[in-house]
Amino acid sequence: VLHGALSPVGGGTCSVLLSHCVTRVPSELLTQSVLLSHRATCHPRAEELQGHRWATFTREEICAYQSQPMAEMWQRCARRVTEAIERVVEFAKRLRGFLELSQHDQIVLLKAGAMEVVLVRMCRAFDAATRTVLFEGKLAGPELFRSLGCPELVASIFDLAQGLSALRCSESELGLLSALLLVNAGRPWLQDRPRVARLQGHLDVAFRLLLRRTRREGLLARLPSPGQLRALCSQHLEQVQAFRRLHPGVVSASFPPLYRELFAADPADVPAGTR
Ligand SMILES: O=C(O)[C@H]1CC[C@H](C(=O)N2CC[C@](c3ccc(C(F)(C(F)(F)F)C(F)(F)F)cc3)(S(=O)(=O)c3ccc(F)cc3)C2)CC1
Repeated sequence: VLHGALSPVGGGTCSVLLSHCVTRVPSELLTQSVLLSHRATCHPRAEELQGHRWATFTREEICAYQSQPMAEMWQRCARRVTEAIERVVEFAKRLRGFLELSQHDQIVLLKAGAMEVVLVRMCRAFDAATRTVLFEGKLAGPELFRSLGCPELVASIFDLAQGLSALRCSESELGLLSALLLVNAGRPWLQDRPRVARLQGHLDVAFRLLLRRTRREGLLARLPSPGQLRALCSQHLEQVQAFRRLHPGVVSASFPPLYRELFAADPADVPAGTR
């Protein structure tokens, strides 16, 4: 699925026309193109988030979610996280240099980093005052997800969103942070590590110059550590496995193929040659 989503023919990647940027240096050009790609692939868009006062769920609605069967709530959430990941794939395709990497390395980077970008993007639709996140059109607290049966994972997800929203990141900061979560030469299984490292280097310089220009150097020390994000993603994988043991067949029967490929590839799916 990921392979198909990455084929240039498939999704029309717009080459970002950087208009009216006469005095910009290469790293500012890169920052601008990352910001455009981020804005174009986030949901909801920044404009929708600003003015809008989102409603919270009523007690009855929360009870309805809490009494959903576990499999139903998991399917619902898996669908939503898959839609978010598809937008992250589109973001990656618009990142200058990403499509020039080998297909193999593009897939390695997305498999390792897409969920991290989804979790970082989550802070955009998180309300720190009420500790709620936008879910299916209204603001939901952690208790709404009780029927998933993974309270620690949900709590960790909310903690991350809380921490990130306290940093009050700009869209440019979130865009460059997301790009650096994807273009990470430290990921295992990369074929052309030096090539990924070069692209990562350009993004790193652009991020540091942005922070210096905006006097936000202190942000670097306060971002979630790679270890925190990695721990969250492995907690997620553990919970998917736990759910599969409780409900054999549900994941393979009704979860989106992209979700299964990324988080639940069982040995049967792996092509014989690489087993
Ligand atoms: O595309 C965008 O720009 C945004 C990116 C961020 C998106 C977002 O916040 N999300 C996409 C779906 C969201 C999401 C996050 C985590 C998970 C899981 F880990 C598990 F269910 F186990 F928690 C799973 F994967 F195992 F199922 C499923 C779905 S959600 O909004 O449904 C949500 C669910 C649980 C929460 F406790 C908080 C949020 C988060 C919304 C769309």
